[in-house]
Amino acid sequence: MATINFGGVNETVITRDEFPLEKAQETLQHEVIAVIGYGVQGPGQSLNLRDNGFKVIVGQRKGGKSWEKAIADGWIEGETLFDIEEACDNATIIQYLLSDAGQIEAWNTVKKHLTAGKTLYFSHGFGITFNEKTGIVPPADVDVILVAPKGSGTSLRRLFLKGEGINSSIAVYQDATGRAKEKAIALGIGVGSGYLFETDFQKEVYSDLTGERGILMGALAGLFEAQYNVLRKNGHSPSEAFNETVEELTQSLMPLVAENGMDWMFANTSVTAQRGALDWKGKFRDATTPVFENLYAEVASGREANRVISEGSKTDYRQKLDVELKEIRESELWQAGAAVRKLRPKLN
Ligand SMILES: NC(=O)C1=CN([C@@H]2O[C@H](COP(=O)(O)OP(=O)(O)OC[C@H]3O[C@@H](n4cnc5c(N)ncnc54)[C@H](O)[C@@H]3O)[C@@H](O)[C@H]2O)C=CC1
Ligand SMILES: CC(=O)[C@](C)(O)C(=O)O
Ligand SMILES: [Mg+2]
Ligand SMILES: [Mg+2]
Repeated sequence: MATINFGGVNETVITRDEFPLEKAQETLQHEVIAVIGYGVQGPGQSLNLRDNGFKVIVGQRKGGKSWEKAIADGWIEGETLFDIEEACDNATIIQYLLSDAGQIEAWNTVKKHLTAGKTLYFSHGFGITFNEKTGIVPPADVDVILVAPKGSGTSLRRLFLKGEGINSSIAVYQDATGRAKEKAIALGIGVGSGYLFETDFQKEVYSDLTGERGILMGALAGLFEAQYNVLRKNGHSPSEAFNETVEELTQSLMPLVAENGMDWMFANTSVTAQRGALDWKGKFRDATTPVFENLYAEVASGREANRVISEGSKTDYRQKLDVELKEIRESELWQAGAAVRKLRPKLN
């Protein structure tokens, strides 16, 4: 473990230098890992584990898109691809990667196969933290751990194939064997994480729900719409409004932030931009702080979890989602975006 100074606060992280892949392979040499669920995280984690040389099988509901995708990715029915029940039976480590609502429904099936000494693995603190709502209460004689990649399963796989890696948080909820933490680290390295930082199940779920509803997805999408609409109302063309709202952010400015921080981005823009942006930063911070406070309170109260569970368990959830996503896709803002993307030189 390395102690790293994060802006004045020391934290321990685990990198591939201290815990190389060979050590992870050795730690898990007697384990059979079943990745349950082949949605977004399932493919990323299982394919990375397979390519990293672990014994891994996939458990997924038969029929349907995810099952077909697993076959297309080279998992073989009866050898490395099973229904959920059989995969759990064959496994010593169960990576529970169904949707958070799906985990509630399949829990009784999975629980039956959690015999003494097995490991139950999550990529989100949801099921355990909100167990009064989810009913997910593992037996006392199994290890319960978490490895939560801080990004989409799609990025987890893409970065792995490029030889890079996303960072993940890890946590131990229950240590029945005395080896829970080393298993969590080994799996974190095995699924292709760049480095691992420690948390607990509750902190993971509170921060994750806040982040995705906030800046990472919800707030960002809302701010895009607000600025785009104001520009359009004031007579700007769709291409101008889109370029000044989204395209320049993703193509020019955020890569600079990613590379070298916010001040570096500011340093590489005009005095005109810097002065104005630095003056307006505080206004946006102050205007949105109450919304973020409200968001965190809704998460911590469990009300966001209630909503995820009730909406996510509806049988027509996917159909309704498709309608909502189609509405976004077909809006003027994102149609303008489609046109702009086609005009990017490298895509031609
Ligand atoms: N999507 C992502 O990139 C990330 C997801 N996570 C966490 O990883 C876990 C898995 O998430 P996703 O990959 O997004 O899941 P997902 O929504 O893609 O669903 C995974 C699979 O669950 C199956 N499923 C759903 N309901 C079911 C049911 N009732 N019975 C049997 N199978 C069912 C579906 O067939 C699907 O293939 C969750 O805990 C999530 O919060 C964590 C980080 C990022
Ligand atoms: C990709 C990720 O980490 C999210 C946004 O938290 C999620 O998909 O739940
Ligand atoms: Mg997340
Ligand atoms: Mg999340």
